[in-house]
Amino acid sequence: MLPNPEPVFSWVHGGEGLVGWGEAARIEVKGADRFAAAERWWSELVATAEVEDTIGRPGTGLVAFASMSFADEPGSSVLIVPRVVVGRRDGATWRTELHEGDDAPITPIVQPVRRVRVTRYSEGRLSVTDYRKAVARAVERMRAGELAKVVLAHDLVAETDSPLDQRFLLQNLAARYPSCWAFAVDGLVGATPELLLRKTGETVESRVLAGTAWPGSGESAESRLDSAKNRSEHEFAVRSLAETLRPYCTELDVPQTPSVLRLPNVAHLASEVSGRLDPAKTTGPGALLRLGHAVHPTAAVGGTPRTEAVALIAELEAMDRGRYAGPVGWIDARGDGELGIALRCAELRGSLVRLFAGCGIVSDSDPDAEVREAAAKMLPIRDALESA
Ligand SMILES: C=C(O[C@H]1C=CC=C(C(=O)O)[C@@H]1O)C(=O)O
Repeated sequence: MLPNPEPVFSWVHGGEGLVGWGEAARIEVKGADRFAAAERWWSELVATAEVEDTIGRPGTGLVAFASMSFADEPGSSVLIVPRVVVGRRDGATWRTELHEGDDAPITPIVQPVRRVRVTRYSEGRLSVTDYRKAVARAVERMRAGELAKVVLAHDLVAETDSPLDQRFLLQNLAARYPSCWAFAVDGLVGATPELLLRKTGETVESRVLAGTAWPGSGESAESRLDSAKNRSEHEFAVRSLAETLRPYCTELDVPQTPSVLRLPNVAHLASEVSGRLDPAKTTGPGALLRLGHAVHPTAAVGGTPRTEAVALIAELEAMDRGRYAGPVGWIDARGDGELGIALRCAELRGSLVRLFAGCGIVSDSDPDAEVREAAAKMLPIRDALESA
């Protein structure tokens, strides 16, 4: 019998990806060592499993879904191997089942999606007023020369009239945001536009986002994004990814100028980075976790310099981000997989939904504008919640 009849894991982009049910194995890890601990666990599990995989593509065979905390402390990260995974990629569809001993095959019980209604919204651990103050303080600290960029976030709590069925959120997010990755891992659900890393054999790709425009003024998204502030926010993010990924690559292609990614709620400056990995440094089932550890957090969610920015986030936000802004996605036994950055998402606990959004702050940021930008970034989850 499945512990949960619902598809509890998801990583879907434009109708392709992976969906999983049930839990065959899980590990929770904490602290600065969390990526290495997850990598050890996954490598041992892969070494002891007997796998029959007649397709042999990324995502076939043994797969784990991963959701890592943003910060070293506090926060818990999780890796879960579902009992059933259904995948679709490049026109091929497959199903993977896990059995322990003489387990009977699993038949997922598909139940209708339960609709919910939001009964109220309330402030999270960092209210909008305090978020505005935190942004103003960060601007002062940057003008004093302490650091160049920091990404500050705040939260919002929604209550629903009955426990939330995560498929309710997922189906809405996947339908409205097909160019994002609709994910669900252990109660963290969202549709992120940002791909931290995709590893396919020796190829690595990343979509770096930073710099945002949202509807409001009459100007085009392109002209609003073409400001010194947005360009510098973006450059810090791209540089942080490139500098930490390059030591693992034999080639790395970083575009000179960003493109514009348009979403229904916002538009972003986007850089599609790609490279070839050095096989000597990226072998084994845990390779993607190793790369994730190296590049996280980029300055799209942390800041520049990284250590100072992470410390300032802890000081000024004074809330636990949990797994928001951490790497989220899946890995397979070959070490391939995809990790996004958990953005435009919410943490679900029964009838409580905790939404998050953050903005890159540089020395010329305007606190009022950042408050509006964070509100625009919460719209995907709010719209999905209110779509009953
Ligand atoms: C931190 C978030 O977005 C990041 C990704 C894209 C654009 C961003 C920005 O322009 O501030 C942020 O760096 C979030 O959505 O919570």
